[in-house]
Amino acid sequence: MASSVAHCEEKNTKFETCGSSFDSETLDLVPCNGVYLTWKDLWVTVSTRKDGTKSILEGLTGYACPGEVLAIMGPSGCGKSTLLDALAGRLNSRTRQKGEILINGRKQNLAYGTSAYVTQNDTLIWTLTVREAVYYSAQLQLPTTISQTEKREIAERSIREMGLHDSIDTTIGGLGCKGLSSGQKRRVSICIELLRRPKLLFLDEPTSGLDSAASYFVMNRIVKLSRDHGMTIIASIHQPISEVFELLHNLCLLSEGRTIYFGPSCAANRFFAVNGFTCPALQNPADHYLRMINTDFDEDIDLGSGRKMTTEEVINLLVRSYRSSGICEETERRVAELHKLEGGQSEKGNQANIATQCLVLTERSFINMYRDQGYYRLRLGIYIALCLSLGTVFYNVGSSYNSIHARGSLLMFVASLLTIMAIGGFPSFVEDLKVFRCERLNGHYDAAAFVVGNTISSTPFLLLISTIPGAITYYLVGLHPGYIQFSYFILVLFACMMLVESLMMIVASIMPNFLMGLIVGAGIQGIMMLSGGFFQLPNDLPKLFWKYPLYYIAFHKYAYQGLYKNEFEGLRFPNDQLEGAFTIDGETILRDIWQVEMGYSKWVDLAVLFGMVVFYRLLFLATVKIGENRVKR
Ligand SMILES: Nc1ncnc2c1ncn2[C@@H]1O[C@H](COP(=O)(O)OP(=O)(O)OP(=O)(O)O)[C@@H](O)[C@H]1O
Repeated sequence: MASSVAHCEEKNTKFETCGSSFDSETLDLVPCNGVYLTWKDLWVTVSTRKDGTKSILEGLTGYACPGEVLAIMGPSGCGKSTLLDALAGRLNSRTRQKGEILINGRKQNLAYGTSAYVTQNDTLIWTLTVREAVYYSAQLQLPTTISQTEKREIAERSIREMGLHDSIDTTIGGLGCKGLSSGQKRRVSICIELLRRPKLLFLDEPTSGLDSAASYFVMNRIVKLSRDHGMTIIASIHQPISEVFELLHNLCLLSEGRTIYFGPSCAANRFFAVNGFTCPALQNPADHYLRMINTDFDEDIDLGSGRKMTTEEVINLLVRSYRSSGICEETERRVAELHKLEGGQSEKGNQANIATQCLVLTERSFINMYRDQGYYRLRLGIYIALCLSLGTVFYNVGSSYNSIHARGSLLMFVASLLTIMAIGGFPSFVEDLKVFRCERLNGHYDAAAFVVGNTISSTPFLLLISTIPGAITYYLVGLHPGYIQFSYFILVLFACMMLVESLMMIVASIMPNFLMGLIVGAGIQGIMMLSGGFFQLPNDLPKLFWKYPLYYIAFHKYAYQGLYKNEFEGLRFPNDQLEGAFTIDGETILRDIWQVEMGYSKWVDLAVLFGMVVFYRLLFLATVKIGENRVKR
């Protein structure tokens, strides 16, 4: 504690000295590419059905400087995460923001890559080991000019610095598979964001889940990095131990969205003491402040000598006292000074080029898809079982007149009901998209690289799922003999699976709640299936909506018609059910029974299906980009 006091006194003197010489000296000392973040009279409100409009943040003013760590503290629900989100430009659409947030004295969007945000919930690819997760991230974030060996070394050094060397080859874990502890996951998330040394770093509860020693080492490392690299760090912290508290430069103490204190962390003790709330000896100052301003429990504050105050009274007193204090004046003076900075536009740092991003993301996504049983492996097993069932139900269908209907039903089942099962991979898509969103917001790579990586990495799995189960059904049933017919059948099945996956990716990007996504995805496909021309023949479909435009938009039409042409063209079926038996040729069946459009070949249907795959993937990219623009400041 003695050292703590000495440290505090030293910092206090520094604060006062800095304060007076701020205008002339500090600006000269500014690392030319550092980020000064200021906010003035910042209000955030949210509209709720129950309470109408509610203020979450009430007129906050403050600043964060390069080389320093600003800690946002306060009881649970006081608005720490909301302040971080507002400063990072990530408030959700239900909230409204008022006030001025400036970067280097300018109102500007943070270029992707200049800032990073470690959110409260760790979003990591759970199938990777710590080494893989950090190394892939290093490959994506660090420029191509750095060699692979150096990137590997940087990744491993960062892992050691975060105290994760013992778990370096442990799988991160999640989705029911045990792996790292929550504190270790926290450190992996921080480690990944520190790789590129962002100029501005937001950390939401960086020490949650960590024991006291780990909290100290992690925060110490963060403080050292901010000093060495001129990084501006803003961290919300719940309950720092005293050693961690001593590391912090500035403190923003909030209660119910109001500022209780903003200034050097070591001067907070004096502020509380002056107001009659002296921190008892041997007590962690952070614990003391939080106990004074926690309104969640109905307990009065004991001021000694039998005097008591309600927490609400303490908060009101501290808020008033801060507003009229010299520290508040100093904060406002600094904010005003920093407003005059007129620094440059934030610039995007160097990172891997788009080709490297595509390659790395393809490899990472391939490994994830291979290891995540729910993605494709389970589906392959189920498809084999289903195709065996189909093969036995329609076994050796033959070429009787009755086989016409059996073949038609089987092809419809393959093109629609078999492919709809791709929605089983939806939870994995949602997890992938969560990681993508988080990494993308932190500027790790381009959205197009993610779409390319995801498409290429899924292709071999989908080809395997189409070929093996498809072959089982094809040969057990005895469909149209010939390699071209068989290959066409597999290609249509593959295209349909790609389409369903793309559709589900679009749904996942709009609707991240996976239960709602599953229902919506299945619903859309059910409707498209109905209009495909099997359940109701094309000429019998109601013209409005079902025929125009849905029949032409739904991929089922092209899949059914392509498969029917592939199956029936060139075959003849004896009609042994009518007197004076005759044979009926495939073309007649297509035209008269299935009402297939015969003006173009089956290859056109296949080309349309692959064209749709490209269109759906581009649509997915567009929805992702639109979603991104909504959160930019
Ligand atoms: N979109 C929203 N709609 C309704 N209320 C909201 C919304 N966002 C935040 N709030 C409310 O605003 C208050 C502050 O929330 P915030 O998450 O910023 O608190 P916090 O200090 O970070 O809490 P914790 O330490 O528990 O994470 C809470 O009461 C929360 O319920």
